[in-house]
Amino acid sequence: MASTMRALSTQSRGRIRLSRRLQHLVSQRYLSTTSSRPTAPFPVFRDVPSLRTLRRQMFRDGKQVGFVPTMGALHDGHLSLVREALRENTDVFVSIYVNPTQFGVNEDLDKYPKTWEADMQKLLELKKEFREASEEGAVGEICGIFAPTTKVMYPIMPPSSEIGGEGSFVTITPIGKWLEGASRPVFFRGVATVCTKLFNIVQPDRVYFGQKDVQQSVLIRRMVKDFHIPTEVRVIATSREPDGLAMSSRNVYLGERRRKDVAVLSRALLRAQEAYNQGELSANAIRRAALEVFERSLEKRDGAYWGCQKIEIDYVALTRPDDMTTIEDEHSVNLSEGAILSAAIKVWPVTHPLSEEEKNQISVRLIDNVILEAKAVQ
Ligand SMILES: Nc1ncnc2c1ncn2[C@@H]1O[C@H](COP(=O)(O)OP(=O)(O)OP(=O)(O)O)[C@@H](O)[C@H]1O
Ligand SMILES: CC(C)(CO)[C@@H](O)C(=O)[O-]
Ligand code: BAL
Repeated sequence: MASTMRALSTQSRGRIRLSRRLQHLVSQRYLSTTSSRPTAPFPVFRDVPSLRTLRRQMFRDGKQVGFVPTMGALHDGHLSLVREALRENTDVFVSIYVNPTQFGVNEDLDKYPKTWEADMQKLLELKKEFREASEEGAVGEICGIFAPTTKVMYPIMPPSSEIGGEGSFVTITPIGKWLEGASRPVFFRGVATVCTKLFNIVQPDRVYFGQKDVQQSVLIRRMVKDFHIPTEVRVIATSREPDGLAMSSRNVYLGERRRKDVAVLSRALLRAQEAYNQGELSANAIRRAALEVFERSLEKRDGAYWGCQKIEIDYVALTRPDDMTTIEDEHSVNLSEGAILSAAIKVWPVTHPLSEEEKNQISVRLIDNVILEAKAVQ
């Protein structure tokens, strides 16, 4: 108490100024009520100045810095991004931060899986894998985990998830309004905003994103170009489960029975890709090839598809690869540019729950896509 009193504010030109010591105490208290300090086999950065100090030294030492932004709950898809970053850089930062502004008010922010210990274990194993490979000339090191608090990421205004919410936001339109953006109206505003902040803090030479979230990667490329952000955007192929389902942190919400039905999503996209590879160029026919897989695999009732639960198709969209504009059904894919076929489904809770887990299920939104590769035109 006495030391707190000694640290109390001093008057300066009629305004109250907190002494440095008190500012420190206040911020420690704020941090300790918002998060505990995680332990990890890597340096963990919870705020900006400590990371900046290291980054400045790296500039002086001529390091090549890669950066993998994530929301944690790491799986092999994330690890493939980190692996690629380790191959191409001397030092790699991974961020683990569940960014509130990209979740709509009724989305799963509070339920989003948090698996810090398991995440650290997976990164540690990857580090060992790399150390063993280093005899063959592999390069990188995981030099730090950036795991900021929300107060660090949003220092001035509390983060808003409201559509018209106030705050400092980055919006990338029109691309951020389509497809995922149509169903999740604040999603891309949140992603662009948090990635701008993260890129400003880490100042990476290269950033790594997954093909699974294809629209996100196209939007980030555009943002980097438009704002002259000095980094290279690398996009890494989608990692899949043995039955084809794209790995995703949210797959854990599915439970056993729903999990069996949802491989239909990748099957449908891969069937359409096969049709394209066999020479089909009509947009309508390519999309139909995917939709027919849903029709064949699942019973159709009430305008939606049902397995042990209702599956609603949000979109099956054929788009141009560079700007994700739609290739309308009456048009064809331009062979010299190729296309992206992407889809989103909403998987409802099972209709007749058989366990506690099934009684507590929430709807799960899954996305996936395939690339229809450009081909040399004679
Ligand atoms: N299966 C995957 N293959 C390759 N990259 C992936 C895969 N899944 C996610 N990523 C990439 O990892 C990065 C971090 O994604 P994120 O932490 O949101 O994981 P996620 O599995 O996509 O989670 P969610 O289920 O919330 O969508 C993003 O660039 C994302 O595209
Ligand atoms: C890029 C990202 C980490 C921003 O929060 C997130 O959208 C994600 O995990 O794909
Ligand atoms: N994988 C992108 C982050 C999200 O869906 O919220």
